Amino acid sequence: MGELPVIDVSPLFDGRSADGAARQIEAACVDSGFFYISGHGVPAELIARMDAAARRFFALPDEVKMKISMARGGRAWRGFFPVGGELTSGRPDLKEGIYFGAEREPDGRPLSGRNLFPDEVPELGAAVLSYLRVMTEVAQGVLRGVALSLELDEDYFATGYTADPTILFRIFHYPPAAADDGWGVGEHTDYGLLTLLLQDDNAGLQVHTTGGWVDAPPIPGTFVCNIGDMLDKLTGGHYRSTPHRVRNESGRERLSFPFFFDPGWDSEVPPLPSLARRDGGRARWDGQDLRAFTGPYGDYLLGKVGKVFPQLRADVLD
Ligand SMILES: O=C(O)CCC(=O)C(=O)O
Ligand SMILES: [Fe+2]
Repeated sequence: MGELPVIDVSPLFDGRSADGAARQIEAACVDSGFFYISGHGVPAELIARMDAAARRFFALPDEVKMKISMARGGRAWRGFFPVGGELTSGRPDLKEGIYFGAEREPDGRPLSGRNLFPDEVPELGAAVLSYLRVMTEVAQGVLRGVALSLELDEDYFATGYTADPTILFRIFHYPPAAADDGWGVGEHTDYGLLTLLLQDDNAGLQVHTTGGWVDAPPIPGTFVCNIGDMLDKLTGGHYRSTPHRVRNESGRERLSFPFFFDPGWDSEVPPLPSLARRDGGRARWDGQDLRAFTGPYGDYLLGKVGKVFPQLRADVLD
């Protein structure tokens, strides 16, 4: 009770029968929408390299970090924000961080463009770009499992919603916090399809399952995987996009690395007709009715991001 499952996803990558993994993914997605993945094949060396570079960056003085501030990223929404700069649930979060995304020429749409990498830590940019490539493969593999779990063709996502995915990647640095200090990340659900979260050795993530709040501490060699609002919407609520939050009470600094793998910017994500009758009609935690949103994913994402960065929204979008 209260434990999130660990699912070995290696059959989704090595051609063995993936039925068992798909069934475990289904059970986890119906239950809490959260599980750990092992057998993902991400090199430990790459993780160590990115972790070390990120630590070097966050140890720099604020005025140096602000050289790549999000204000400089403009419409691409890239770069550094200081502690208190993001308001996940309406209040300033107790964390600082860097926003990255797919490295591409700006195409005129919000959130597209080039990353801002710090000159002072040149190895960070190289590690992040490698990590984005590797995690794209991991995410497509997990989505093969999700597709199989829904009795869809295993390439359902790769040839559709994630043929040209929206990719966001963040590195967060949480200073140590006391119990009455407020949240590192306020309660929220993720917006897209899939989040793959790498955590350092420090706990802090909590997930609101039907049994109440449970901890999702780091397990060596795994990622925490959770589904976002678009998978909830696609499945008519059969799969759950579940609220979670972070408070770093470890007494140490905590780093986390969430990778968000989302539908293409222009994709609309209507519910699958095959699941229409399975909707339990459950109300969402925040009262939002996902079915009421019928526009493209990009509009949904901008509505969410604009709320957590009100100033940036005012500068960039309005
Ligand atoms: O830092 C974490 O452990 C989780 C962060 C998170 O939930 C998010 O960025 O959406
Ligand atoms: Fe999240």
